[in-house]
Parts: sequence; C-alpha cells; structure tokens
Amino acid sequence: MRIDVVTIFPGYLAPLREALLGRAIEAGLVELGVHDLRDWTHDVHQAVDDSPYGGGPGMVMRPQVWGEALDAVLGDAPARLVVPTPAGRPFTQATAQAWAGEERLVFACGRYEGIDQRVVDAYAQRMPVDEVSIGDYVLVGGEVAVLVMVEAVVRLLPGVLGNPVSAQEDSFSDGLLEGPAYTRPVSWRGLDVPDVLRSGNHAAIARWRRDRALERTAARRPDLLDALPDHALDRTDRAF
Ligand SMILES: NCc1ccc(-c2ccccc2)nc1
Repeated sequence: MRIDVVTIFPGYLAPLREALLGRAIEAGLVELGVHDLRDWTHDVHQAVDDSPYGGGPGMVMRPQVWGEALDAVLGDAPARLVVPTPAGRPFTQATAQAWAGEERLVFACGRYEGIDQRVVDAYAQRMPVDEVSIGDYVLVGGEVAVLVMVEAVVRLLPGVLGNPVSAQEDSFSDGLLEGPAYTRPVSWRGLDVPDVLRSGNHAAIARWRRDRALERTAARRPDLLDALPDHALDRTDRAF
C-alpha cells in the first residue's frame, strides 16, 4: 500500500515513521509520502487560504492550490482520496478494514474552516473520495485524524503486526469492547489477578472474558450491543 499525505504541517506526520509503523515502512510493507501543500503556491506569501464566500468566521483553503497539489501527488495512479473533517461520515474499524485492501490512499489535511468543497466535488468525479470523522469534536486540522486513521489501517496490513490474530480479536472485531487484561505479578498493590485466568480451564477463561467484554460494552457502549446481530449473542450472553 502507498499512502500520501498533503498538509501545511508536514512535521505533524513525523510520528508515522516511528515504532511499528516506521518498521513497516522500512520493511516495504507500506510506502509513505508526506507533502507540503505550500510547495504548490506561487505567491510570495504562499497563501493557501482566503475569506469564505457568504461571510462567516475564519478562512477557507483555496481550491487552486489543492488542485495543483493533488494532481501532482495523484499522478495517473488510481487512489482513494480521504478528507478528515468533523462533518464526515464516521471512521470505524470497518472503514479501516475496507481501506486496508486499497492499493493507495491519499489524505488531504484541511486547516482553518476546511477546504473549498469543489476540491472534493472535482476529485469525486474520477475517484472514490471519503469525507470522514474520527469523532464528534473539532480539531485545529486534519493531521491528527490522519495519524489515527493511518495507524488503524496499517496495523491490519499483512506482516505489520507480529501477532496477526490480535487484529481479529481486538475491540470491535466481534462487535464488543475488549475486556480487562492482566500480567505478572499475580498480586500488585493488594489487587489480585482473577483466579479463573490462572485456572488453566480454557472454556471457563473464554466464558469469563466474554462476560467481562459484554459487561463493559453494556456499561460503556450500549449502542454497540444494540447494533449486534441476533445470532451474535447466545443465551448466556443475554444476561447482560
Ligand atoms: N473528526 C475529527 C476532526 C477531523 C478534522 C478536523 C478539522 C478541523 C479543522 C480543519 C480541518 C479539519 N476536525 C476534527
């Protein structure tokens, strides 16, 4: 997979070259290009924004600059264009799974009040364009959202996670939140590891873990429980 990010703050994307993701890039499992939008300005002030038509607060990012940048970065290769925005469709684990199958993702990071809508409209004429939100809060720009989405996608690529099973078993893959996890020591500050986890009884352990996941999901994310298909819960599960 190739990932390109266009932004006025390239330094914000430096964490993508650290740790697990950095190793995936070095191993050639994913290619990453980060591009400074201002490289496609032609004025001495390198202006990337202008006042909004119709008035209102803040500034809007200019379509011409974005058009030149995206044309240059996209070239002729097909790609999915992703624009992080608070006004977007929710980015979920299902989105990450779907995008993990893409050959190429290009992220356009907005700042100010966002990017002139015609940029999305123009590119949507020739490629899939997703305006996505990572949550109901407003950031100062799209870069942090890109860090989140790139990590969620790249960790699903073959060879990236040391233990690929965990990509299937982590939260949301079975529709429930992950339950509590424990490691040594067995007692820490007067708090003990639940006995069942040390019992060696794998059926009991699996049941206990599912019960904790159901309990946590019911308490913290009842919306996820409501969204579960009927067959996903057995009779014992329905106690929650
Ligand atoms: N859903 C999180 C999110 C994503 C992007 C932005 C944003 C803010 C300002 C300009 C451009 C994008 N805010 C929140």
